Amino acid sequence: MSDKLIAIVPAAGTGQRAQRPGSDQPPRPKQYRLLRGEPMLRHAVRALLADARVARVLVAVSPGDDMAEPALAGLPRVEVRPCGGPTRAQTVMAALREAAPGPHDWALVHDAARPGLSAQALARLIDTCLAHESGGLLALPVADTVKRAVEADRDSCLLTGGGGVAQAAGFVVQATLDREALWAAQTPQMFPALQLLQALEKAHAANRPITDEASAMELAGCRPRLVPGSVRNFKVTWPEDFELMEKWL
Ligand SMILES: Nc1ccn([C@@H]2O[C@H](COP(=O)(O)OP(=O)(O)OP(=O)(O)O)[C@@H](O)[C@H]2O)c(=O)n1
Ligand SMILES: C[C@](O)(CO)[C@H](O)COP(=O)(O)O
Repeated sequence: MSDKLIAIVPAAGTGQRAQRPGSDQPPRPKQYRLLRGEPMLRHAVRALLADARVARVLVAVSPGDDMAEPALAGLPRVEVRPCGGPTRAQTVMAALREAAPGPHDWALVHDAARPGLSAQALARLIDTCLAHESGGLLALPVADTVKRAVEADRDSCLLTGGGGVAQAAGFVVQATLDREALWAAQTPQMFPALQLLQALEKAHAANRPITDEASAMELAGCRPRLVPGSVRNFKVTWPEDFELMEKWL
């Protein structure tokens, strides 16, 4: 492959949802919590390095972050950049600018919070995108029945055997969605680097909420290819996810 494949790892989040309510532990960002004795970020970066086609890995952290360098010590082809922004999309945008890609380079964006990426799933994505010369992402067909929720209010009552009992708080079902065509997006997501940067900049300028690279490319008129990911590549998000991920690793 003559054109470079540059991996970008957004690692500037604070992991709010991963904190246990009322926990007396210091709020260390989740990407630095240890799994099998190593920071989650190190697992995620090593997973990318497993494919020799990945030329460099740019890890985008918050300005002033002093945990990334020690967490990644000794790993080859890794550069830490303190260019993290207020949202994931802004972090990725800044990292792409720092990478200064050439016109034919590809970007492979992977969450620091997905340390369970396998070499097989990574190779599947890279092979598919290169073979079709089109962008794509790992994803899984949705397995559960999917509900659209609305906030419960005084009008939404839950009928019990004993009569009507008002459900004062929380959420209620507004509708059940057809899951036939639904896939849950994972990372890595792989796109021509300059096209991705342009798409993210355009979405940002238009104030569109962007939670993954594919959605920016979709807004730009692209149809990213869905490549089967794996259950083990889930995003560590909630307090109980750490224990589960540690078992997989
Ligand atoms: N401003 C941000 C926000 C998120 N991320 C990164 O994007 C990935 C996926 O985001 P998520 O799992 O939502 O992480 P957090 O934003 O840290 O979590 P939370 O939303 O629970 O605070 C993580 O690797 C996270 O570090 C980032 O680089 N910059
Ligand atoms: C990119 C992503 O991991 C795909 O599922 C996800 O969209 C990130 O979203 P988050 O809300 O920032 O965790």
